[in-house]
Amino acid sequence: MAPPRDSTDTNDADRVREPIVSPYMPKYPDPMSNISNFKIIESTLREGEQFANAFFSTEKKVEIAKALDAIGVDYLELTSPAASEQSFNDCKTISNLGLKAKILTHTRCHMDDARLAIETGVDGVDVVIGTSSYLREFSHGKDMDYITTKAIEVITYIKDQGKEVRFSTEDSFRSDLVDLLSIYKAVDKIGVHRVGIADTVGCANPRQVYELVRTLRSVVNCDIECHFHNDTGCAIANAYAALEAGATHIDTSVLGIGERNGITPLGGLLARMYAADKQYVLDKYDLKQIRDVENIVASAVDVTVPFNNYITGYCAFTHKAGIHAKAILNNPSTYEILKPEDFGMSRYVSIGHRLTGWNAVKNRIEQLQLVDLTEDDAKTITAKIKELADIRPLSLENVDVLLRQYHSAKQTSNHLNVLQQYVNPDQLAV
Ligand SMILES: CC(=O)SCCNC(=O)CCNC(=O)[C@H](O)C(C)(C)COP(=O)(O)OP(=O)(O)OC[C@H]1O[C@@H](n2cnc3c(N)ncnc32)[C@H](O)[C@@H]1OP(=O)(O)O
Ligand SMILES: O=C(O)CCC(=O)C(=O)O
Ligand SMILES: [Zn+2]
Repeated sequence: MAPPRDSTDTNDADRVREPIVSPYMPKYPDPMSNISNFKIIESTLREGEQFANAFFSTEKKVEIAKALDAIGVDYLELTSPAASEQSFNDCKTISNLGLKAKILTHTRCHMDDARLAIETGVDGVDVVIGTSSYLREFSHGKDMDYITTKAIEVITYIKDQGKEVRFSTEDSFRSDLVDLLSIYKAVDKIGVHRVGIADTVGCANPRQVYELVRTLRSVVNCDIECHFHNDTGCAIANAYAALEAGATHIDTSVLGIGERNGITPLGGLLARMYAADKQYVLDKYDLKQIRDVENIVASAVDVTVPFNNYITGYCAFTHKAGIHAKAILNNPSTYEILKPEDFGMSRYVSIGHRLTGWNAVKNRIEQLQLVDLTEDDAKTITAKIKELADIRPLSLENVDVLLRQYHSAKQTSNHLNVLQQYVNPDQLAV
């Protein structure tokens, strides 16, 4: 989406160097935490296909898979091959692309599904089954003994085929803790590669996530994957809490698309992790590709990128109020935790409105190289901008007309009269 029209790009205005040591790292390092050592399981092509508007052709899936691979995500998770013939073939096609990311498919805890998954040639299988009383009663109707026996059978089979296998409990946060720990212990004992915790209904909060993952971390040796729905707005915070507690893998989708209002968004998670350990994120992921993949997915599912989206929302790097603008122009770190250039984005300072200040206007004067205008001139013009912007906001072009008119009138000492002529922003048309 285009940046706001009344803005000035100030990316070259960074005047103060960043401190070498990041102030955003946790103060006391926790050896169990994986904030600086996590993997992303990108599920746009599985969870994302469960988004209301999603229909991905094979070509679109390939395009999305390649774009995600270019970012450097560790895994791509694909829709179950049991879903349809095309889903089966798409698993095969994407497995054969030779991507750097490992390819997973996602299946029920069922031998028929496991056999189909192996036939597709994927690198691994994410197996899931509901363990809450809701799902045991109203979804599959199986008790914990049956689930445990079936899980062991399915995991053993997939492992015997030389594939990576993960076992996850659906609706983990509404499952009985003893049931959960017992089944995770049982599958860990037979060498499952990862266990998964899923907040299927988006009911968990970061503190609950931290406690469950920490407890699980002390019970199993294998990796721990976490999957968070966003129904109550905690999907990114929960992912972060999970990593702090010792989870190793986080599920994401582009723009967070998925069942209902979706899951942890890839861009939002990367923003959060960049704020926690910038170097790890910069070394591992190509953040400048985020915008491209979001645009591909947004157009494929017929939505626009939200105005306030992490990183790529059209105002994500726009600064407006005069107090902010002055400080940002002196040092962008004053009001930015993310550096726009690290994400291939630009910073804007918006000046054509009544919240503007003379420092921001002076900066525009410098950009336009109106060299003989003084600070007093900047203050006088700022007062005029505020007066006009009380009628309606001005575009950057409107402001520039005012600045240039004032500047040329100053050569003949007529500048104050020029300002008085303007009583309405419409007179500043280009
Ligand atoms: C929380 C999540 O997002 S989990 C992932 C969700 N993903 C999907 O559902 C993939 C797309 N799904 C589909 O294409 C279909 O639902 C299929 C092919 C998987 C199954 O289709 P159908 O056989 O027609 O069954 P239907 O969808 O009506 O019901 C689900 C069946 O799976 C069983 N089931 C549900 N969850 C599980 C599970 N985790 N493990 C084993 N069996 C399960 C149910 O008992 C039910 O079986 P039934 O034939 O005895 O009724
Ligand atoms: O397989 C998993 O861990 C998660 C499945 C899922 O999409 C969910 O429970 O919301
Ligand atoms: Zn889900």
